[in-house]
Amino acid sequence: MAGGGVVVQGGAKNYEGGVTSFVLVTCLVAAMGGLLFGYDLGISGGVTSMDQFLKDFFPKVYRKQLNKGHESAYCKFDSQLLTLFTSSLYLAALVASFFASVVTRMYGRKMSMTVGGISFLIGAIINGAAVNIAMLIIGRLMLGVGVGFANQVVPVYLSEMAPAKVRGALNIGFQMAITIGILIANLVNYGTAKISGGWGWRVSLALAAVPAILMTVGSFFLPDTPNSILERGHVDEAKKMLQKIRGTPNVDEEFQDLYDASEAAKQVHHPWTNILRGRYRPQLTMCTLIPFFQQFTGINVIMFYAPVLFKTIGFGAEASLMSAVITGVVNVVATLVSVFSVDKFGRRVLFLEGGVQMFICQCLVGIMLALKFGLRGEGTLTKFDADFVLFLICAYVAAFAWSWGPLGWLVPSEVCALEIRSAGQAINVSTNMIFTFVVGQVFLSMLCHFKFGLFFFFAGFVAVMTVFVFYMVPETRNVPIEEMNRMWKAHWFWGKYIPDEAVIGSSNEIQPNKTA
Ligand SMILES: OC[C@H]1O[C@](O)(CO)[C@@H](O)[C@@H]1O
Repeated sequence: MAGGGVVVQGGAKNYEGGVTSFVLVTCLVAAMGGLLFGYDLGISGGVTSMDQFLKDFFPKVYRKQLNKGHESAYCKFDSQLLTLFTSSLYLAALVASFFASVVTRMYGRKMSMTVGGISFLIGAIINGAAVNIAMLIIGRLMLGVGVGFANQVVPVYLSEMAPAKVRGALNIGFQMAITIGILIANLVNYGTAKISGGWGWRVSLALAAVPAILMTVGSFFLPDTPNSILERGHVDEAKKMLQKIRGTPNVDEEFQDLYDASEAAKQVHHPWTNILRGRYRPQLTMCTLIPFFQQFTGINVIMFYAPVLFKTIGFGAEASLMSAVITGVVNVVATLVSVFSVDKFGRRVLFLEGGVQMFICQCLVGIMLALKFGLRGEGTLTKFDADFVLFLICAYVAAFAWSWGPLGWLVPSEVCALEIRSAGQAINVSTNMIFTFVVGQVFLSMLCHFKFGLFFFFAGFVAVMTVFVFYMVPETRNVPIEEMNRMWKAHWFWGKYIPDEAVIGSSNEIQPNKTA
């Protein structure tokens, strides 16, 4: 039986209180963290395709790129140093996310946002002023620290603030902000490439300071989440915050569940060893495999290297940057589709449809490149061919953007109970970063060696992950965080890992004023 389809309906509680404007505003500010990340993801591809930037920092690549006659199209940009500029950020983010998890737990969600914003700001300044490769890389590392903090804290913040019924949509605010950040970066590159004098790349890199300031300033005004306040032992304050964000004094039932979960969490002194215990095997698996798969959709091949890729297949410099803008727009619009459908149709439908669509598009791009460039990487695309490739890439980006993009953050963050949430999120972010780094670092040389086969390589992964979702990922739509264990318990495979007493309802009732 395809047990992945288990949906827990009866278990979902309808807590009182709706989406208050207070929740919306706080979530909007918090989602700015995603802007930081997105701007960085989107900016490096355009910058590394700008002639002056290559001349200044990577003269060898620049010469190779001009040397049309001797080089296979697939290998024009193959340089480990060039990819290190892009990917070093994700290595720093990886290391930072572990520190961020401690800060998030001990000092609250707000503090992590402030730290992230400030280091991001420093990185943007160093990058904009760079005069050598060392400065470029150091700047990228600082940006990485910012991204590590932001990615650790923002999804958790959003899940904790949102009422269960709109948690999906609000959490996707994070991915939405990432895609808007990418699009802004694409537009900025398109504009700065035209600046005469060749210093446009500086503007591109320095403008990252804008989202950094937004997030830093925003974080001073944000309240902490009730869960985080409780986690640090302030019961009354936590309840007041819950009443405030739900817009009703009647929050006893929800608060009791939060309280129970928080008490249970306090018994756990080592969230890291905890998440390794058998009963958290489903969560550990989701927090590792989902981000791994998200990156092995190959999405960042497009996000990092779209301009380079389009140049490789014969687009002109301006057309390449324009094409990146087009994929950026598709990315934002398709993420919106997810916002409006994730709580209506659920996560699994999006995952599965997205997977099939990505698979088809990747295979067709691989076939097109095989036919037009063959193994030797020589050939050209007609206008029609080029338009068709661009169309396929847009359809692929759209599929990613309503499935693995947002769900890659949403599902791992919503399946973890409080006692493992920081650890689970840290694993999610770091796995995402490791593989963002890996794909970022090896793509240009993979393209050089695998040639058109690269697209089949990623298509293979997409097939595997779609099957994985079908069998192993249960539907989490409408399941309050505190009720997740009930859902795992009902799953054909994961059920055996969940002890009976882990299912809430059988928990001890600690508070004297409990009403439910
Ligand atoms: O929108 C695309 C972007 O989304 C992410 O997968 C994060 O969820 C990034 O790695 C990618 O660049």
